[in-house]
Amino acid sequence: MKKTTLSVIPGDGIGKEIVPATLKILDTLAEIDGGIQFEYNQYPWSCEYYLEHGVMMPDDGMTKLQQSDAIYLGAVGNPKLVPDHISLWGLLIKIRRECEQVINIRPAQYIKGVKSPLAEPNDFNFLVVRENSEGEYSEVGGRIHSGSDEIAIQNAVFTRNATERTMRYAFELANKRNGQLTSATKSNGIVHSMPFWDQVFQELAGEYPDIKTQSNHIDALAAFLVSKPDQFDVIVASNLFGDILTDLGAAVMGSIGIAPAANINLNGKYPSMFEPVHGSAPDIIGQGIANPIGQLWTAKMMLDHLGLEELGGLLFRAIKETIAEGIKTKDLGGTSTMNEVINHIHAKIKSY
Ligand SMILES: NC(=O)C1=CN([C@@H]2O[C@H](COP(=O)(O)OP(=O)(O)OC[C@H]3O[C@@H](n4cnc5c(N)ncnc54)[C@H](O)[C@@H]3O)[C@@H](O)[C@H]2O)C=CC1
Ligand SMILES: CC(=O)C(=O)O
Ligand SMILES: [K+]
Ligand SMILES: [Mn+2]
Repeated sequence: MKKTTLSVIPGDGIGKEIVPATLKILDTLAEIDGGIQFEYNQYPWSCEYYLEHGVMMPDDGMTKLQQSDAIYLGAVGNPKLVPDHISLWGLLIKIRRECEQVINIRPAQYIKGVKSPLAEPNDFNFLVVRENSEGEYSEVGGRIHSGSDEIAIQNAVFTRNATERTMRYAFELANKRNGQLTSATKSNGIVHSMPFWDQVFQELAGEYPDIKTQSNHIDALAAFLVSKPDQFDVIVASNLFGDILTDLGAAVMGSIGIAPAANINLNGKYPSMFEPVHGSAPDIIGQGIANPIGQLWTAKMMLDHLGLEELGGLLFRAIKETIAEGIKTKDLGGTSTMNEVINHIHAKIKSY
């Protein structure tokens, strides 16, 4: 029996409701496999933890995470208790950086039974490769003075290494998919980093002559993802642009509650982290109506990443069948509770 250790961090808000409730599905999948067993190390790191301890995670927390095979996270943030930049930089972004999860993969695709707000969504299926270690998410800068003299400076950081690494990953993915790659830029307004971004993209495009490439300014690209999402295959974007485009991708699918994300460590030194795109959804806490699909789809990505593609496939099949049968939460226009959706998916997997 192969033991796979998962660090489980429910985090805040609906993360606390969804994450623990989904573990039984992983257990059942492991039983079906017969050769593996998941061991969960659950950590209560959250904004409430911060209020009690003054930190989002303890000193030895990162070492514990780094010893696991993967990290399964819900969402971080409760702005009523802790300012968002403190809670996210103390946990979510800290883990992305210190576990060197340098790429963030976020798929968006048409799912039968999920009503897209688009009149004609067609059968879109695109995947955003988001730079996950630098860019606009940067600590370089500061604030000085006060009153009308007050100044805030925030520097974006674009290194050759990370830019090239992200783009190369995207080119390789495009190679395995439909051979089409779009770069999200804004070199008409941002005069240093984005022309650099475009230049690296051009250079790499020369190495991949079979990939059809295009650069779109982020404003136009945002509009295109609404007007013709089916025209896109792989999209490569900086940290912030990728963040924004993937909430948009989620909205175009039909709900932010279903979109998954995978924070990938490429050098094998540390585990990757799997979390839904959405946040802690403070407005629906405690109602039992949080959509668990984003969390379960990211679990599918985690299984694939761990080499358990067959189990990932079963889980995705159960997710899709459940939605198609109309077992959906309120955000998807349904009347089912979070637990009803999870239980239905669980029962389906047991029946396979
Ligand atoms: N990766 C992470 O951990 C992220 C954390 N956050 C944090 O989450 C908190 C709330 O941020 P918001 O900007 O409100 O974004 P959010 O994604 O939490 O919520 C946006 C809207 O989508 C809805 N929603 C989100 N997930 C849902 C689900 N699974 N089922 C049904 N409805 C869902 C919410 O009810 C809300 O109306 C903040 O503290 C923010 O910093 C935000 C985004 C990502
Ligand atoms: C914080 C956030 O929304 C993200 O990095 O996805
Ligand atoms: K999240
Ligand atoms: Mn986001």
